[in-house]
Amino acid sequence: MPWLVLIGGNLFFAFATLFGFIILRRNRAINRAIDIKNQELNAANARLERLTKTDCLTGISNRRCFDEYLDQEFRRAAREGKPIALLLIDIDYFKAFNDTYGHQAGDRCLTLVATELERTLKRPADMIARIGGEEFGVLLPNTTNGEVVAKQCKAVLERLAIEHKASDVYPFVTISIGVVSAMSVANQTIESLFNTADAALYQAKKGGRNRVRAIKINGEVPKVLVSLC
Ligand SMILES: Nc1nc2c(ncn2[C@@H]2O[C@H](COP(=O)(O)OP(=O)(O)OP(=O)(O)O)[C@@H](O)[C@H]2O)c(=O)[nH]1
Repeated sequence: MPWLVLIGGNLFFAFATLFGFIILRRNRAINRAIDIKNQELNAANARLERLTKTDCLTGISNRRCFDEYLDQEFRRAAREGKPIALLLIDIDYFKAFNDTYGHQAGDRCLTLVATELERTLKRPADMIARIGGEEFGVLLPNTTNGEVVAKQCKAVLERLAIEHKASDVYPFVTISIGVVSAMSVANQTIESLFNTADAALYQAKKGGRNRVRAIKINGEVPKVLVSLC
């Protein structure tokens, strides 16, 4: 009965084609679903990554992010023989600000200062982070004179004119800034760079606050104090 074989064969072929078509569609749907899930996962990971690098009060970068960037840019400066500048910025008499206006006003002040300082930085590679309670770090890769940016930061605070009647230096919120500008990071470490900026900040505080203290480093040449303004 060849006709039976023929019909059976055709039926088999038809079912096999249909089955294959269904499987193909199903696979496509599964692949699409996997793609969507992967995209969601990547977006969630990116959000998480951003969160781990963001200071939750001010919205700018946090200490961890700053340290990673400093490490990366210090290595680059060493490798390429490029200059780098580091600023440490500290709000003056912030404890007195909190005591006078309350902790929430203190938080708002920190956020405003952070936002405005961030807007001051012009180059894409420049970075600001909140690295302590009322302390900010600014890293300026490929920059020979961080003092210029420091003065701009100080001017920004003057324009903001946030009332601070408990301040001993000025009736508005002010900042002290320690700057280290390294023409070359040869014979330096990240720690020595940081310590130099910290020493400059200490001098700015000791010198009366509301000022910039800048130190220039040039290879092996000893640190030179270049300005007190
Ligand atoms: N509102 C608020 N205050 C904070 C935060 N983090 C730290 N502070 C406060 O910042 C103040 C820092 O005080 P000090 O280290 O004594 O420094 P200062 O009063 O600014 O004095 P100088 O730096 O010497 O001018 C402390 O009172 C902290 O409680 C924060 O996230 N929010």
